Amino acid sequence: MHENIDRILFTEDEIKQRVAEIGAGITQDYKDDPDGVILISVLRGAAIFMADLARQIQLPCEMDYMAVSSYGNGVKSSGVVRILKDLSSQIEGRNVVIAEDVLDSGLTLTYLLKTLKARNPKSIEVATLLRKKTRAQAKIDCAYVGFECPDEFIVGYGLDYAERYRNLPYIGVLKPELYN
Ligand SMILES: O=P(O)(O)OC[C@H]1O[C@H](OP(=O)(O)OP(=O)(O)O)[C@H](O)[C@@H]1O
Ligand SMILES: Nc1nc2[nH]cnc2c(=O)[nH]1
Ligand SMILES: [Mg+2]
Repeated sequence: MHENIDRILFTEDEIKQRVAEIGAGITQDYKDDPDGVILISVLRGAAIFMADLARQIQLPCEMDYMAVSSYGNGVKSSGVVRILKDLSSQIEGRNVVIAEDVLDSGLTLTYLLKTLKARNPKSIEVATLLRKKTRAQAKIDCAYVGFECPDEFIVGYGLDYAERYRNLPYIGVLKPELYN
């Protein structure tokens, strides 16, 4: 375990297993639709989750990326979501599945769903690896949820603190003395 990690919440094996189950669920849900799906990853955090998830989906499957950021280098949302990079594809008439790493305040997904629904996709669903148990979370319907997680700042498997720890293969909590 990395020296700055206080404890592991989800191991590499547990994540792998759960991602396979979500992929199987998506495969099942869209198997009768010849259009397949377009996975949209919310950069940067969700890139690792989407890369693993895509390989567990047995359907015609495209991948595109959108970059938004509200956390900057801190542990709190700034409250303002900014688009840093828009999609390359048109999503009108497509089955969109947004792959997110974590649903926390819900601000990012509220903004994304509103923005992407306005482009008239055939359908739009959310697959989030983690849903945090917070008191103040925007109401977001997630068709696929990997794990419920405690209301702590977590890192690993795509999730950063000041851009570090995204490459950890597990998800854990940083030692509290590292936050400033
Ligand atoms: O539900 P919310 O409170 O909006 O938080 C969730 C978002 O916060 C993180 O992104 P961040 O803004 O840190 O950008 P990053 O993915 O580049 O780290 C995370 O990857 C989610 O996209
Ligand atoms: N790294 C990280 N980013 C987040 N964005 C929203 N919540 C979190 C979190 O707990 N960890
Ligand atoms: Mg971040």
